[in-house]
Amino acid sequence: MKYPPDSTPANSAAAIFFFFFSAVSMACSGLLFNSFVDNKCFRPCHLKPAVPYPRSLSTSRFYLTSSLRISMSMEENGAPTQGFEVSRKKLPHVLTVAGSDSGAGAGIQADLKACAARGVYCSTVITAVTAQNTAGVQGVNIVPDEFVAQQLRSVLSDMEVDVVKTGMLPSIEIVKVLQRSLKEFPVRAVVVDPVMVSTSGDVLADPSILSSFREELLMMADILTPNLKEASNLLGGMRLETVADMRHAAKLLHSLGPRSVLVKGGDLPESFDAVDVFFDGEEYHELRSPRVKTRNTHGTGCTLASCIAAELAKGSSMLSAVKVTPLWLCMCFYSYALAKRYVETALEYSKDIILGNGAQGPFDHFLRLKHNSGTGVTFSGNDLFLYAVTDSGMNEKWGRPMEVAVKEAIEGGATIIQLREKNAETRKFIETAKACLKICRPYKVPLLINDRIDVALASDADGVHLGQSDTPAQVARALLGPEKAIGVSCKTVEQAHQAWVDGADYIGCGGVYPTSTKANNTTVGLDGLKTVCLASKLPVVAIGGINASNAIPVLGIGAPNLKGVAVVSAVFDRSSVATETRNLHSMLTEAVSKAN
Ligand SMILES: Nc1ncnc2c1ncn2[C@@H]1O[C@H](COP(=O)(O)OP(=O)(O)OP(=O)(O)O)[C@@H](O)[C@H]1O
Ligand SMILES: Cc1ncc(CO)c(N)n1
Ligand SMILES: [Mg+2]
Repeated sequence: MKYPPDSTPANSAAAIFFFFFSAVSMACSGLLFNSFVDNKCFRPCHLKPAVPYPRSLSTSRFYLTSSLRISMSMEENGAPTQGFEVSRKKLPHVLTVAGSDSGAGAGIQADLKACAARGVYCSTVITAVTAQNTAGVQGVNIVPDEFVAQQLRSVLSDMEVDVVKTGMLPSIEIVKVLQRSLKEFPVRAVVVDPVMVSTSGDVLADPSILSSFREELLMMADILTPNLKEASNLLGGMRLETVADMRHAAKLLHSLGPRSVLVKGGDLPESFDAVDVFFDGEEYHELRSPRVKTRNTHGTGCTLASCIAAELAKGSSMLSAVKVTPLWLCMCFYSYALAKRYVETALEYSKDIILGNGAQGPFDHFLRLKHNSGTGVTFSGNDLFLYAVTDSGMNEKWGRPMEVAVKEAIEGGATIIQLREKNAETRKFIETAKACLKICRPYKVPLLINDRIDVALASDADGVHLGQSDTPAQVARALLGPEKAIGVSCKTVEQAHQAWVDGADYIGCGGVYPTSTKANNTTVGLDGLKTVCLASKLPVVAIGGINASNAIPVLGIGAPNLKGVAVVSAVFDRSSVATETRNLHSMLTEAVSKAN
């Protein structure tokens, strides 16, 4: 086994590129998909910035702004989108040429979901329509080859495809049509999944197609991804029962023309692990993952191939530059490694889903969108009411562990906690965050991490708070996904607007009063706070030098989206955190009820 492969600088560069890109794109995954679903929510969000923000609206707004941002920067026909100043950025694009699965676990439907889940645009040329469910394939209707040709022309002549992925190609004519189309409209990479037999054992391409696959299809492939039965069929019925057999098959298949071969071992009998063999013409790589015990494996092959295509599409700007071995093959391998990890995670996440009565069910491609909804606390603007920002220096001074300080603050009435650790070592910071989360969760009080997205991700905290010189909120959103809360410190109307555009959930505005907690922090005063609040479409928390003696005028500025005050020393630089927080909480509550 050789994973990861030798770490040459080129390999490492490709690895870093792919892992970073896929982290960002995973998080973007639902944007396009969900923006259509949630469309109706957008208008109210824009028009009523001052009402409390139900999470569903703020999430929808995130989808809208993000997908608009993406589509505003899409290049189509070279024409800018109506009336907008756009930066010209191309969306990675996979075209799948495959069959439809009415049960939507495999085929075109799996390809669309896999690409969306990986943050890549997917267009579709349909070669056949199957009547299919969890029990098997009940019928196949092949699309006439001229019409497949027409679909190919429509997409390839217009939409700048990066990578073509093929699935079910049920006739020799369709293979020929594809070959001609790719000659006329070359793409950067071709992923060939030589679909012939479904895992249920149903035939999806007549055996008479084999010669056409061997002679025409295989040489188009940058990566060929047969399962065991398909590899065996392509090699004249060769027995494939062990990993050694798979290695042998990969080598023989490589000699038929594809630039790399991945023999998938999902159906390998008696294997504890799910093991695949990748061969690049010189070296073998075996990737093993624990075999997930589930009936829901329908469509793993289509999904894997689409994910590989999606990862290659993301790196497409590099492709023409690196289409020489070994870096090119390295990109294929890393794309596959990411794809395998995704399939494994999706299978694990979906293992208990029950859909259909047959032997093989579909799995859920959008696990990431739901992943955190069970455990985390969902942020709402009202959580900003009494926002406690920790300070380990003050804890040290009073001899208090962080967990104790946080618990006392919550018991006193703090409605949200921000862990602010400017000097902690990363590992210690993560440990502290995890310990504090254990305290916050039972109270359903969100815990945010100051500055550090990595710490928020590692600890599964409820979000981050970012300053103007930290990671941009737009990047943080892409990395953290739609469920986590993001706050941004803003002093100006422009910054507040940008935070909204970038997909933040709230802004922190200040310093309202001079403060000793933050060096060189300019004071915006109550007037500055009011200006920013009135311009902000997001809920606002006021911060900076606020304590029991000056908090009431802050809430009284007359901005309905000012949701609360943030405090540091007013509660943590005191002998009893609980008592100070409780006093502040009752003062604020009283002031608000008087104002209403
Ligand atoms: N139970 C499982 N647990 C983990 N990984 C699996 C499992 N089953 C398949 N895989 C992985 O999924 C990928 C697809 O392999 P598989 O051999 O199932 O393809 P396939 O037969 O073409 O799929 P399908 O026909 O269902 O679309 C491979 O990387 C394989 O290792
Ligand atoms: C349409 C279609 N393509 C591919 C497969 C392979 O899983 C399937 N079952 N159905
Ligand atoms: Mg299979």
